[in-house]
Amino acid sequence: MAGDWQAVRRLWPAVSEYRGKFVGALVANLLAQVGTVVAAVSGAWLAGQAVSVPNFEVFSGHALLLVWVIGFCVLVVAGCTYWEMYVAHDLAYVVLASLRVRLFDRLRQTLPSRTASRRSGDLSSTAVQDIESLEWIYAHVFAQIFVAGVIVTGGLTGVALIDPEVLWVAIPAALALMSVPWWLRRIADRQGHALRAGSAALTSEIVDTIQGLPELAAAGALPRRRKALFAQTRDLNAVGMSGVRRSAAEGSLTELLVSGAAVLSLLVLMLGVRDGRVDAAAAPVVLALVGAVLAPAAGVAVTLRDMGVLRASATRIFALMDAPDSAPQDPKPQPLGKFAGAVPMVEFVGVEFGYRQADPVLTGVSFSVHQGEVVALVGHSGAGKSTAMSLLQRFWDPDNGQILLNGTDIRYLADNDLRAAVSAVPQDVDLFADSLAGNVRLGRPEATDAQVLAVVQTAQLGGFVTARDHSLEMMVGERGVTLSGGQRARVAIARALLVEPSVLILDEAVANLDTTSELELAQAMQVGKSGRATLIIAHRRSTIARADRVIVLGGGKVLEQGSFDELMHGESALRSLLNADEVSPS
Ligand SMILES: Nc1ncnc2c1ncn2[C@@H]1O[C@H](COP(=O)(O)OP(=O)(O)OP(=O)(O)O)[C@@H](O)[C@H]1O
Repeated sequence: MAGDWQAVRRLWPAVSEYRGKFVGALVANLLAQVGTVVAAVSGAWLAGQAVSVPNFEVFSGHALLLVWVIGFCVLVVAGCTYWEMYVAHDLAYVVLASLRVRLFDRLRQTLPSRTASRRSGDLSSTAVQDIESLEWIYAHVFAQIFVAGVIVTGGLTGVALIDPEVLWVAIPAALALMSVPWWLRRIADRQGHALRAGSAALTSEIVDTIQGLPELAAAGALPRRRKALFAQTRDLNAVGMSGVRRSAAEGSLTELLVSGAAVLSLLVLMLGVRDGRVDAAAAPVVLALVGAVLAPAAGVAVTLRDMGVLRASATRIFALMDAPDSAPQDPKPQPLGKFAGAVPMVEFVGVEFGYRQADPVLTGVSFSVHQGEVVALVGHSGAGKSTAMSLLQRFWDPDNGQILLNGTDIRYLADNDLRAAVSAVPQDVDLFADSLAGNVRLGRPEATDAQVLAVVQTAQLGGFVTARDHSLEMMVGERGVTLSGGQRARVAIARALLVEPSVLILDEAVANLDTTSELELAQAMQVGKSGRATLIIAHRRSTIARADRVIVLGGGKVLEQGSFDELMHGESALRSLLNADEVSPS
């Protein structure tokens, strides 16, 4: 749990980037607190004089001046309270925004993780709720602890000047108050972790349920899911209630300490007045100063009451920030030279890779693809075809071996150069709740409507887009729900073509198309084919047969490669694959 405090300490540098705002919040908070203390002490002095000086005149001389001071302080407190709220929240929101951007940058560099250890609901919970909850730390905790330190020290000095005996009560009370959250911190941390983890797990389940509603409804599994969600919510409530019990105990302990210290201070003061140690007129001032010490000390206890949850949030955020890069960037990337026919566009050299070290998927894959070639990558389900293509996009690096693009190891290329050169249509197409054109423009936002329309036509979506009630600006709905599976695949193909990639990967992109549409698409994609290398992960005989070359993966290696006709001649792995059910014999 020491790491929890470390995580909170690591939040501090984000504030120092906005020093001006932090100092503004600090000054406003300090002025509001000092104004309160000065008004209270002045009022107490006037009260002391009124009860102890015969014929005391409040509207003349020094007394009148103090009345004006109190009035001024009231205005300062009101103005500074507004100012402090405004600046502190302004600071908190800019810091949260920059933290969110940093987290997003880290996610981009660490995902997709090899083992996909955190669910997307859990990740969005960190990106939204965990970061949001830190608002309290940035807007209140840092400044309040600093100001409380100043006010408590000042108040104790004032008490020491009038009646040092009261310090025997005030100092232990202030220390005890500020340390209340420390006493129960282990319990608070345990509860904070359980609450944040439970809430993230519930978010994941809810996201899963909403995304899978049609499947759950069709399988009649909704009542079971509802019951499970209800049980999970009840468990989370129980964790929340244990936090409330601890928080309530801290609250009543704080009240007990404040009231006890006030009563004891009064007792010490009364004894002081009786013994002639303290002037009766100064007694209310001492009481006001004790109040000035106890109030901010109790404020710290209240502010830190939910630190268990905040520490858990900070720890969850830094766990993501500290995750190692899945494919670290070379600080001095090499330029990707112009593609020349002699050098293979893509070359796998003895590539080995496993999601877990003990369970290798690729055990030495070597092949090359030249400019203008269309290569079909085939193999039984789970042979590692998609994995090989993920490595080519550098989602991860091979454990051994190299992947070369135009003769350069992709590890030494700048991320942007690789993204511009290699474009993929994945197995599961992800469309965003945007227009059709917006989805197509994903990798090249500056593309003109004419360029978008051209690739949409190549992807065989032209007729659909120009039909009545349709246009490039039509919204496709969340995850493209308003489109058919085939249309979604074509949008993804258009998206990939728009960036004019040198290497195009189609991961079962045609699986959702009927044979005629697939043929039309293949013919349309002849345009520009000579300038690029195309890798198609294919299960369908017609797609495989159309490729210039077929590479068969199996047992983590390349089993065989050659033209379709060559491989179909005699006994071959391709032949047995095509005869098996895994490859559609259409
Ligand atoms: N993110 C992952 N984490 C752990 N294991 C994975 C992950 N992705 C794939 N695998 C495993 O790696 C192996 C290869 O998977 P891959 O998706 O590359 O196969 P494939 O040949 O493309 O299969 P298919 O034709 O069914 O799509 C499989 O055993 C799979 O379970």
